[in-house]
Amino acid sequence: MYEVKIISEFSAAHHLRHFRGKCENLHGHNWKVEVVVRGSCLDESGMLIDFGVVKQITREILGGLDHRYLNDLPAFKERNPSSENIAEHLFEGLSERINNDHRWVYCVSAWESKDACATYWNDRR
Ligand SMILES: Nc1nc2c(c(=O)[nH]1)N=C([C@H](O)[C@H](O)COP(=O)(O)OP(=O)(O)OP(=O)(O)O)CN2
Ligand SMILES: [Zn+2]
Repeated sequence: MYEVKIISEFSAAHHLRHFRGKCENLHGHNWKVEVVVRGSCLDESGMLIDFGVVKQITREILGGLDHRYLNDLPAFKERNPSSENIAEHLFEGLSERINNDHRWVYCVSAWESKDACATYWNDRR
């Protein structure tokens, strides 16, 4: 098996509903996002997938979150913009564009600060 990982970033504002504490108030984070792709076959250039392709797709999806108020976005109208839900949202968008018969998005982690991170994956594959 092979694994490719890229790291990207975005900045946004949010508040957490149904949460007692400082995070129920409007505030912002500089999220760091890790995307892990796995697979068992390499292409003719010896790559599972070009880092640049994963970075570009990730940047395009993060463009929809960057410098936005996350609670206003359709993706977070019904579910809180927690790091868990952000990771799941990114996982779904990335999987649509990256997965094929030979490779798949294995997990996505959203680091809200240097010491707090949430990861989403599923075992459906
Ligand atoms: N499991 C999760 N817990 C929390 C989330 C989350 O997305 N998933 N989010 C928050 C808030 O967004 C909050 O802004 C960050 O909380 P926290 O790390 O506790 O606060 P600080 O960055 O100020 O860290 P300190 O260690 O307290 O200084 C909360 N929890
Ligand atoms: Zn927060």
